[in-house]
Amino acid sequence: MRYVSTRGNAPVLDFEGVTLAGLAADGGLYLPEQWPALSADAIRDLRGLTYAETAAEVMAPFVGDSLTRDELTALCDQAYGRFAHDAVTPLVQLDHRQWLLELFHGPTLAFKDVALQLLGLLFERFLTGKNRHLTIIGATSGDTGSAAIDALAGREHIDVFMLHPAGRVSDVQRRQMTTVLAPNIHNIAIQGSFDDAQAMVKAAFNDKDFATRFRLGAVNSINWARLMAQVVYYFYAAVRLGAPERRIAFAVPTGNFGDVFAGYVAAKMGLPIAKLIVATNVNDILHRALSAGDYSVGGVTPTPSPSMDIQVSSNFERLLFDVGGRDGAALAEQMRGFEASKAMRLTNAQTEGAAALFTSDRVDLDEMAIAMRWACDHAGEIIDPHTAIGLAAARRADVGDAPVVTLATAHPAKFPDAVERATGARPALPGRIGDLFDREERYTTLPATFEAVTAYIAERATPAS
Ligand SMILES: Cc1ncc(COP(=O)(O)O)c(C=O)c1O
Ligand SMILES: N[C@@H](CCOP(=O)(O)O)C(=O)O
Repeated sequence: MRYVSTRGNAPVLDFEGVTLAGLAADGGLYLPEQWPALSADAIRDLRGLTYAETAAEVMAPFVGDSLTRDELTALCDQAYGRFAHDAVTPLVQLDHRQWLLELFHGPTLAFKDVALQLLGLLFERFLTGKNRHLTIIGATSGDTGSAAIDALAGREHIDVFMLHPAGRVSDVQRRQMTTVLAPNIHNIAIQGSFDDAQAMVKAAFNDKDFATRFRLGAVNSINWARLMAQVVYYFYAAVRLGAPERRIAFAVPTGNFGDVFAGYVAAKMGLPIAKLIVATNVNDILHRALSAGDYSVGGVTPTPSPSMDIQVSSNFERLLFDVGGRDGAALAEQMRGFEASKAMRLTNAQTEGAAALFTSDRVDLDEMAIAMRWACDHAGEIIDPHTAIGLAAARRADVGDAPVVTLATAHPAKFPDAVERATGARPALPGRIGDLFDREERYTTLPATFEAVTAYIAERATPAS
C-alpha cells in the first residue's frame, strides 16, 4: 500500500514510513493512494471474529508488507488484550432503533485507546534495532494526551511532549496525563486553546530544521495509523447489527473529524453505511461547513464537552481532498487561502461529495443534557457529555429505517461534574484508576507561543543521531 499527501507534493510512503512521518512534508495529510475494498462475502466472514481478529482482517490491506500477517495479528492481540471488556467495543441497545458503541473500555477510558494502544506498539516495532529515536509532539483537548501517554510511557526510543490548553480539560483528563511521571513524558499546559496547541504542532512539523533535528513523530489523528485503527470498530459494530445485508447509520460526536473520517473510510471499503451523522457542540464549524459550505473559524466557546471544543478540524482536509477529486495542487491552494484568512467556501464538488454520506447537526447545552437524561431514564445508561451530543443528533436524524449507532467516545467518569449536573448521578472512576486524585502531578505551564514551546522541547528532546 502506498500513501500520498493531500497537498500532492510530499514523498509517497509505505505504511511504516507514514506511521513514523505524521504530517506530510508539504504540510498535508497522508491517505492511501487507493481505497482497498472488502467484498460482501469478506464482510460476512467477519461475523463471529473477535475484535482483535477483526482488526487484523480490516487493517491488513493498509499495512501492506510493512508487517507480516503474523506480526499484525500478534500486535492486535497485545493492543486489545488491555481492554476491560471481552468485546473490546461492546454494543448496548437503548431502544428499537438507537444503539451505543462503547469505545471507552481501554486503559484511559476514551476511544483514543483503541488506536493509541496499537500505535505505541507500531512505533516500538518500527524503531527497535534501527538506532532511531522519535520526538512526539502532540496536542490534546483531553483524551488523546492521556491515551498517548499511557501507550508510550517508559518506551526507550521515544520522548513525548504533550500540549494541553491550561484550565480547559477536566480534572480527571488533566490528572490522567500529569500524574504519569515517566522520564520520557513531558506535559505542557499552554495558555491558549486546543487550536493554538494544534497549530503549534503543525508549525513544528513545518519548521524543517526543527523537525529534522529532533525527528518529529505524531500521535494525533494527523497520523494515518490512528485513523486506520478506528476504521475497525465500524465494521465490528455493523456486522453485529446485520451488515452487509443491512445498512447502519452512525452518529459521531466530532471535533477534529478523525473518528467520523474513519467511518467514511469504512464506507469507501464497502461497508454499507446509511449515513454518517456529524454531531458538534456549539463550536459548530463542521456543521456549518457540511450544511452550508461555510468553513470559517469563530472563537472557541468552552463547553462541558471540552474534547470537542475545536475549530480547525485537521481531518476535514482529508475529506475535502477525497470528495473534491484528489487534486493535491488545488487543495494546497485552498488550504493556503484558509490558513491566511481563517475562512473558506467548499467547492460544489466538495459539498455534493460530502452530502452523499454525511449529514450534520449542532447540539447545544440543553439538548445535550436532555440526551443524558433520556439515556439514563429510558435505558438506565449514564453517558458522558460527548456521547450525549452524538445521541441527541442520532435521535433527530432522518436515516429511514436504519439502526443508528452512536459512538460512545468517553467514560462518564471523565466528566463527573457535567454528568451530575444533568442526571443527578455522579459516576465513580473505575477501580483501576480509583486513586487518581491521590497521585502526584507534574507539568509545566507555558505561553501559547511557538518560540516558548520549541525552546522548551529543544532543551529536553534527544536530537536525531
Ligand atoms: C471524548 C471525545 N469525543 C469526541 C471527540 C471528537 O473526535 P474527533 O476529534 O475524532 O472528531 C474527542 C476528541 O477527539 C473526544 O475526546
Ligand atoms: N479531542 C482530541 C483532540 C485531538 O484530536 P486527535 O484525534 O487529532 O488526536 C483530544 O482529546 O485530545
